[in-house]
Amino acid sequence: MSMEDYDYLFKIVLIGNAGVGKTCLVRRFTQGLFPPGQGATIGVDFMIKTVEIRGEKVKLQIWDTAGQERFRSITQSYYRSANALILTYDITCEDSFRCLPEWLREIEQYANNQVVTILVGNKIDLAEKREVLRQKAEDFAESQSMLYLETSAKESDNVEKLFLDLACELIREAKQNKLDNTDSAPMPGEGKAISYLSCCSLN
Ligand SMILES: Nc1nc2c(ncn2[C@@H]2O[C@H](COP(=O)(O)OP(=O)(O)OP(=O)(O)O)[C@@H](O)[C@H]2O)c(=O)[nH]1
Repeated sequence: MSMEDYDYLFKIVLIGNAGVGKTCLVRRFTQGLFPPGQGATIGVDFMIKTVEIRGEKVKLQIWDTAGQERFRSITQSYYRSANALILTYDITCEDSFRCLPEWLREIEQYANNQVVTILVGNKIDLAEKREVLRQKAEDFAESQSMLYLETSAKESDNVEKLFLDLACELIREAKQNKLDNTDSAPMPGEGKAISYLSCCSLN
């Protein structure tokens, strides 16, 4: 496949506290593995995966940012051109949930206002250690017009679904945008803000 051989190109950026499992989610999706002894991300990491959705090739550029505070000024610069943000917390760590309003302020400040944001509660394989009730997280996501999904990078639960549903939604937006702007066709992914997924349900 040549470099240009795709119908859509979307940029997805993962953000959230250190240690919530961003790198593991990306590795699981792009490489199908759960890396042992994963070190903290330094700055930003980048991976690509091309998927096919209903006969169309979709190239996903996935940016995995460091959660540690000291990298914040580097990671912020990656928000602006993101088509989608995956805001991740750890369901076994109340603190990572409590920090979400802080992350939302970052998004408001640095991301483009049409970005699609999904809240992800990771590590559901550790059900006995859960500190954040699903209902509480769902309510919070709804109050902020975010989608919500719970995952396990370790057990590969909902990881494929997370990225494919996002890709589906971004395609839907891009198509809608093209219909709305027949004169000046926008770049794929420069769609309008949305409040729910219509082509692939997240439930
Ligand atoms: N049980 C369980 N552990 C997980 C899961 N995902 C990640 N972990 C563990 O959580 C720790 C942190 O994972 P990372 O993927 O490095 O976290 P991160 O969010 O990328 O961290 P930073 O790079 O510092 O921002 C590692 O020890 C992983 O093995 C999961 O789904 N289940």
